[in-house]
Amino acid sequence: MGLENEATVILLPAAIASVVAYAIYTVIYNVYFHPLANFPGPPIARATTYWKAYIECIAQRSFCHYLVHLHAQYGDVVRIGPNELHFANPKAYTDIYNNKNRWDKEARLYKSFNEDRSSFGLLTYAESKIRKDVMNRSFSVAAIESAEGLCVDKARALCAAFERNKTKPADMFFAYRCMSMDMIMTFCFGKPINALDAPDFKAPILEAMDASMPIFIRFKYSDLYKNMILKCPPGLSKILSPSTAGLVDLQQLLWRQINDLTDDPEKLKSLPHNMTVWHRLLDAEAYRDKILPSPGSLYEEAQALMFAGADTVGNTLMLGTFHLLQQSDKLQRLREELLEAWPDLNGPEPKLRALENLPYLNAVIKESLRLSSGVTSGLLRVVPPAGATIDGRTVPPGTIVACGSTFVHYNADIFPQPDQFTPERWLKSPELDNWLVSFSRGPRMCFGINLAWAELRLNLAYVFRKFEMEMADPKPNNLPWRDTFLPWYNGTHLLVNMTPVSACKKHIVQL
Ligand code: HEM
Repeated sequence: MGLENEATVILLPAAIASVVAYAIYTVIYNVYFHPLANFPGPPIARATTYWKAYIECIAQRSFCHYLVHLHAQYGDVVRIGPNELHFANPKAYTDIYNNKNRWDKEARLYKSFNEDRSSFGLLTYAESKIRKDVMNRSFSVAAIESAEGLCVDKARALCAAFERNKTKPADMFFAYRCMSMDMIMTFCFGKPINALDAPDFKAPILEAMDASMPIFIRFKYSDLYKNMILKCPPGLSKILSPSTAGLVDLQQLLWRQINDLTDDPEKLKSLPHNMTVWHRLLDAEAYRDKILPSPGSLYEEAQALMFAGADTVGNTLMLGTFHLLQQSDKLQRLREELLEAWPDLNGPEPKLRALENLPYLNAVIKESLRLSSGVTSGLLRVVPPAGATIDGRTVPPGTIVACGSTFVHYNADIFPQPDQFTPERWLKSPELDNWLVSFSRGPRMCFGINLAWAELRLNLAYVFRKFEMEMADPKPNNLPWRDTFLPWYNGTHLLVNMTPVSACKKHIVQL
């Protein structure tokens, strides 16, 4: 036997034995000696993170739903990983996500989106703040007010698309998303993609984003898998994963735009308006160190805005529509309020400011936000070196913690009959606003909240004022979803017959 073979015979078993010994040591440490050892939770979850990977990727459970069972079994705090706690009590939500806390985002989750260098993906408050300070002029209340015309254009385009397609039921899952995607692409990048023109609202980018949701969840647990899908050449990626080809096309479109603009900043002047994020992000003077982000970082920012702003708004509009069409009294109340604010469809359209003052419309939006919950997964944060007290428990530094928004929004003590769509609850109890956490709270809360509210108000007002709507077959009893960070609606789509209302006020009153 040669020397090399002899060395292999000795070293290989030694290496295997070391790995096995290390794994056994880690499991024993995690279960019995870890600082979280006294927190209750499933035994395997206490030992290894692979338990969560199994639940999410192999068993394909909707994790936020699964957490409901775990909390019923183990109480208000559950150890769901060697170093991770989930809290069910809404009090924990305010302890974790508030303006005083500058806690880091957790790396495994936030790096899985491949947007590490974006305002959303930067892990520390300080880094993200630098980026958001630069973009703020595009997203402030004043900026959104001055972009009202753009929002109105998109609401009108949505209504025009419903009119064009009125011979068959409209798929509301895709229709609202087409609007919100067109809005992001026009508003943020000055690059309209006219998704609303797609036949039956099935724009390839939206089908691709939908198909990518359960894939992204696996990226948390394997960098190799993530890089194989995301870093392979576009042509190959389309062959390997045809269902996400639309995403590759959009990525390339954004890349081309970024390369064009960084090669020749003069081209900024050719964009349709000067509120785009490129106008901010490519202005070196806006940065403290006067250094522009790399093209890769710009791309990741664009992708983050696209994912953050399209589905979230689309889901809220779809869910609100679904519930309104199921409850004729609430639908009627909304339509009466809209009719009062906009008596003649041939007359002036109501301004955003006027819509802000419509109590029932706002209550409908809050209830839709509550039931759709925005981001359904826990927003993982890392407890800082000083440790923390969460829901009365002392939590050691470095622990990963979260309280999912669904645990606030579906809490029956705060929202009695939480599964019911009841806009009236917001009118009766204005203090409930403290518990609407769809946009999260604290320094990492949603950056697009003003834009989102403008889109929600205008689109609900335009659609419900301009159309008589009726659910078409097959009528779903509910809209089931799986937690894939955002909710992934995997059941029957909501189809609606859209009939334009007569311009005359009397017509509706007689309904
Ligand atoms: C109904 C609509 C929306 C909902 C419910 C929503 C919800 C949220 C939530 C819960 C977060 C916190 C995420 C985290 O902590 O990891 C967030 C962050 C963010 N959202 Fe939204 N969002 C909406 C619309 C938008 C829009 C329209 C945009 C912009 C185009 C946007 C841009 C962002 C950005 C950039 C962040 C990252 C902020 C940070 O990490 O500091 N969102 N959003």
